[in-house]
Amino acid sequence: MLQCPEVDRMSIVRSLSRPPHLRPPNERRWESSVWRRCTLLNGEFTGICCPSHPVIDVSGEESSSKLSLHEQEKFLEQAEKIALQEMQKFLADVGNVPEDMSTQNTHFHAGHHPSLPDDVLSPELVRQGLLEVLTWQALEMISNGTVVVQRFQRPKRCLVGPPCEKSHSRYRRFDGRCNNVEPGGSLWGSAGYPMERLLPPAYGDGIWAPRIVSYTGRYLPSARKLSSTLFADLHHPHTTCNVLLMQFGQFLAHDFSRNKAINTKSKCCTEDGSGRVKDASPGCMPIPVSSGDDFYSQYGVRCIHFMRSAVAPMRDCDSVGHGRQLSGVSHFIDGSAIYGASSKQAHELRAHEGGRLKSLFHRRFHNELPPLDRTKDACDPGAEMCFLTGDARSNQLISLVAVHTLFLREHNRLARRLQQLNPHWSDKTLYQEARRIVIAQLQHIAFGEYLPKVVGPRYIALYRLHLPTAGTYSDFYNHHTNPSVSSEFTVAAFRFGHSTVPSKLELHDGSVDTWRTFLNPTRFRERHFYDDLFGALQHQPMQSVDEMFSTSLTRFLNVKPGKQYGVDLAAINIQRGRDHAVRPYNDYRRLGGKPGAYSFDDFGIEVGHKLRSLYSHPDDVDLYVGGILEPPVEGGVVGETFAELIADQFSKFLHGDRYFYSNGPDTNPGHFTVQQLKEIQRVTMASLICANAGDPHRMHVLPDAFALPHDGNRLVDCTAHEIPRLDLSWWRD
Ligand code: HEM
Ligand SMILES: [Ca+2]
Repeated sequence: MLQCPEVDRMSIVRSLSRPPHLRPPNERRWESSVWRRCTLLNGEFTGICCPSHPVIDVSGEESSSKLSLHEQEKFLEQAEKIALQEMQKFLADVGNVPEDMSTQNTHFHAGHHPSLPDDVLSPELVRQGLLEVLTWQALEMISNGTVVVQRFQRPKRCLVGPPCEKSHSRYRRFDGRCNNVEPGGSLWGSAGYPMERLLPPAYGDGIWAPRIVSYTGRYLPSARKLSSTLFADLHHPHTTCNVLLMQFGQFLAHDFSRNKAINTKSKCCTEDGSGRVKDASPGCMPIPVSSGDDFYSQYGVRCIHFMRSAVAPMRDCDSVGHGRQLSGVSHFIDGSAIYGASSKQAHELRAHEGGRLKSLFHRRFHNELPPLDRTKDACDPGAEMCFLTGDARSNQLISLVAVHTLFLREHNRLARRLQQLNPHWSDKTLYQEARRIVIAQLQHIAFGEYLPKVVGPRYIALYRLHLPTAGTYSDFYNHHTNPSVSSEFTVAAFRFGHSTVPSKLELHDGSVDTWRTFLNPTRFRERHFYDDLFGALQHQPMQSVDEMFSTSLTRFLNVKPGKQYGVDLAAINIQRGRDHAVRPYNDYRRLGGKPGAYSFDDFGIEVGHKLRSLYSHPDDVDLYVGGILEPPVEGGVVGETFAELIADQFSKFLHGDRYFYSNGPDTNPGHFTVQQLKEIQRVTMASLICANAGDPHRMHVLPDAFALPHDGNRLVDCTAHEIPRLDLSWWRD
């Protein structure tokens, strides 16, 4: 059902929210007529056949406005005035009110205000998005719901995506625009483009108010209360996957998604954390902490900072009438974390010599590192060095810096080698060709090695996520597929990784509390640190996906100088889900064709007991909570609901990317020759690690680099025959 474009998914989910014996016969008849079961893959799976015509809700809730166009326009004018006043409050607390905040000036235009170097989204875009949701909210209020926002078109404001001049460019754009060149599709998946929704949001007011109330009318439990009651820090190592799998996951997450906060300067809680700031930014949605909290109470903390995600302006004539959060990076898996998500950012990262990226290169040590980031506050005040990459989050964790360094080294290694082969190539050609190969390798590893371990073989088969056999082109591209990430995927499903983070990193010379490595990659200047770290990451098991979370994340994330506590990431994930008004867990179970939990005991007796003490109804359970509690699917690390959401999203990455590395000349203007493709298809994570080791003679790898050592996966020398090497001679002109 997730992949049928024309289905009103919500009506089916609503119908399935009652047990079959409670559904009236007409509803059951309707259900079986639109929801015909189909058998897939030799009868192994049952799914639904996508109806060939749009399916409309049976409940007939649609109402159309009886007001004349003139009356609607008047309401809109009034609503805009109110929204502008409200907007001043948002902006006043950043001290950043634009001079001409008139309605004429509110259409989307980029780049007029200086933005942070890491930031590809202009503040203007964020303001415009906010102004629109505030206008809708005001419209709803003053018209008492008579002007139906969803149906209210304002053509003069509605801009389609820009036409694509160089639709057949050999290289993808940094921001992801013009991947799809069909009219209306040119912005799909680009930085600043809104996230999609698998199901309509459950906003309190239908527009942008967060989801905070239960089905029963009571308030939902606080996100911190849920985290502290349900998520303990117990050691539960995974039996087959290592910490490198966790780490690659975070790297990938940063490639396809970045929720942008409405504003990054305002504080939502007082300095000592004892309460909310009075007259805080209207974007604040701080997490309340109870006085009896098992950790924060000792510090008198009653409030955890939380800023809502920015919403996108309606730019594509797709008047949905509710807030849609935007992503600050390109949604495609396209190396944006390496190269940046705008041409300006990419320009700043380039050496402009030999096609290379800027780097710190100690020839004597063979220890090439990303360039230093000297921005104030880029790292922990105690850190002596901090790195600049294509993504502002790269210093978060020491092992994340390692993966960034790996891809930087690979780019520069390829550029140097290509220059030897083709001395006549310009800096630009060397850069773009090396970038094209790096992105291809990244996609090959993400789909070939990483994804199957996460979702398991069943979901790979069900969503047909197999890569083509060596030496053959794929034909994945479908210009109707929108590759953009969904809110459900970025705020819930792919955050499964937070449960896999270990409490301590077992480094070669001893273990360290994971949180002590946050925002402090200073040790990379030690000669062998990079090599040793890769060795360590492959040997340490990651943690299983379950209700165990390291306190590095649930207590000590972002510890400020002089404080003994940080914030709680698990609570932030739940709160982020409510900020996006992602629907509750049970709705996504039903969307996946599985029964929802009718009783808390369906989650297991022990957890069910805890859940009952927190939520008033099983239909209230947050998607993140329910998804994390599911047992893993066979051969994968996540439960079936997250597996479904992740497989669906990766299938959109696959089918919605014209430049997907294995696509042939029919669709892909940046395609490889068959021989070149064959080379890329031999690449593995292990081969990449070996090719970029500081000292390849000392370095050992596991051929299956994301798995723990076992009989079939023994440590080998980087020079061993199991470790393929990319033969670049196929790139000689
Ligand atoms: C120690 C390791 C990690 C730390 C400290 C960390 C920290 C964070 C933080 C602070 C956020 C922003 C939360 C918010 O304000 O909503 C975030 C978002 C996220 N994280 Fe992690 N994370 C880690 C590992 C991972 C891993 C292993 C994965 C996946 C396998 C992952 C996936 C994500 C995703 C998908 C998001 C949402 C990105 C966005 O759209 O903004 N993280 N993480
Ligand atoms: Ca990207």
